[in-house]
Amino acid sequence: MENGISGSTHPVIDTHNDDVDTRDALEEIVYALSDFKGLGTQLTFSQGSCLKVLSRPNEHWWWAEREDGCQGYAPVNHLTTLTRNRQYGQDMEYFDSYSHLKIHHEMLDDKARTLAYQTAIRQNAHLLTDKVILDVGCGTGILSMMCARYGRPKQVYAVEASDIAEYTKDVIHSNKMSDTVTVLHSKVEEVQLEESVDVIISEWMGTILLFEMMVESVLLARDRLLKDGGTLWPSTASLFLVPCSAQKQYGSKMEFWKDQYGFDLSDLIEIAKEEFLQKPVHNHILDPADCLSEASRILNIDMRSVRREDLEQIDLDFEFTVQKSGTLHGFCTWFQVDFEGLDQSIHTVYLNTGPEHELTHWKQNLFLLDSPLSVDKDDVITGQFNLHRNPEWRRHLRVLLRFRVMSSSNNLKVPDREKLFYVWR
Ligand SMILES: N=C(N)NC/C=C/[C@H]1O[C@@H](n2cnc3c(N)ncnc32)[C@H](O)[C@@H]1O
Repeated sequence: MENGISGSTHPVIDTHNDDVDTRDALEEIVYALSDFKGLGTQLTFSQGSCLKVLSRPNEHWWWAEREDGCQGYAPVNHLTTLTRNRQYGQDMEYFDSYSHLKIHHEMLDDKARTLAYQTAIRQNAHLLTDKVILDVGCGTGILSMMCARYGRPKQVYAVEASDIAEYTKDVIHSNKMSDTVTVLHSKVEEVQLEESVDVIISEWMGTILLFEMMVESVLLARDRLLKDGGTLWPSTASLFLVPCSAQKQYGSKMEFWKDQYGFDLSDLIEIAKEEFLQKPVHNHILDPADCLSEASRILNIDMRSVRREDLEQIDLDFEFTVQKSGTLHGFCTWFQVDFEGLDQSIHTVYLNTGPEHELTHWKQNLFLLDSPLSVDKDDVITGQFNLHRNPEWRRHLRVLLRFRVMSSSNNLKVPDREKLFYVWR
């Protein structure tokens, strides 16, 4: 664990080969997502600067030129082709979705979610005295009000970019908390506070943990507003993966076409795969009996030290030993977030959205294969689960799933399978 993220492999610089694919010769203008200090043949550049990509020797390092003519290797996970105003347009659409009550109703109605935050706040309440707290994306203000009710903080800044913030101001006033809780109707990226904060609390987790990439806003707030040694709640976030059967889901989308009212519609199965299987089922409720192996924690993010650029491309390895013969229809994911105590004497609070825990509004996510396959007890499934942020649609990501199946006597049963999923673009 070098930089707050474990499970990923670090890019190695490839030699700059001149016989690059002519396709790569197309020069492209990209923008730096964050500063990069280059060593040797690497190019140093600052956030927001414009680079011209001259060639793409490999998927991790491109040969680029700065506006002053300097050339060198630039790490791809620091680059985006997205211009600032196109990102602005996507944000407006995103925040508009949160200006309606439906999503807030769903989140408040999720008892496991909201009570995990309440438990973390109450267990640490005595240590919140005189603290300055920042609630990133406060929505209806529930977490900020919990901090103010159970602790005795000096100040809570409740930051909310969507128009719901105007109503949240009334909610804070009606609950007689205006002297402690200040609602700021703003993106956290643009908020100016007269003091740095002791605690950042935020409920930022999306589908597959990272969809919406709201975590990036929390990390920006951390870097800009959190005191040294300050606390982030949640303090860590993990992603879990398990191979599973999903006969009902697969049958309802694929076998469905084989016989409809006595007619054979199986010619439609190919386009059904495109339409129904290219994206994960985001509201799947995984039956533990459908798990073909123990689940594996494939990603662990330490919110204190992870860097934003580490979240551009996260390549994760996995290995599962099949515990019972059955049909492998796909893989399921869920996440866990931990709330570490403000001192060692206080137990960590966990919120796990997996099949062995209380159901949450996130449910689990099912990545269905185009063609299921049979696996036997003691087979070994090895592969990669690669999360790549969409360079254009910055809140979306793609999942590249690769795996192979070896028998217990170590011969190849299923050669490399590979499938790309969209979440959601
Ligand atoms: N857990 C998930 N997926 N979302 C729940 C929470 C999302 C809330 O956080 C707000 N939010 C998201 N990003 C920002 C930001 N950069 N600045 C201020 N407010 C923000 C949204 O408008 C929602 O009200």
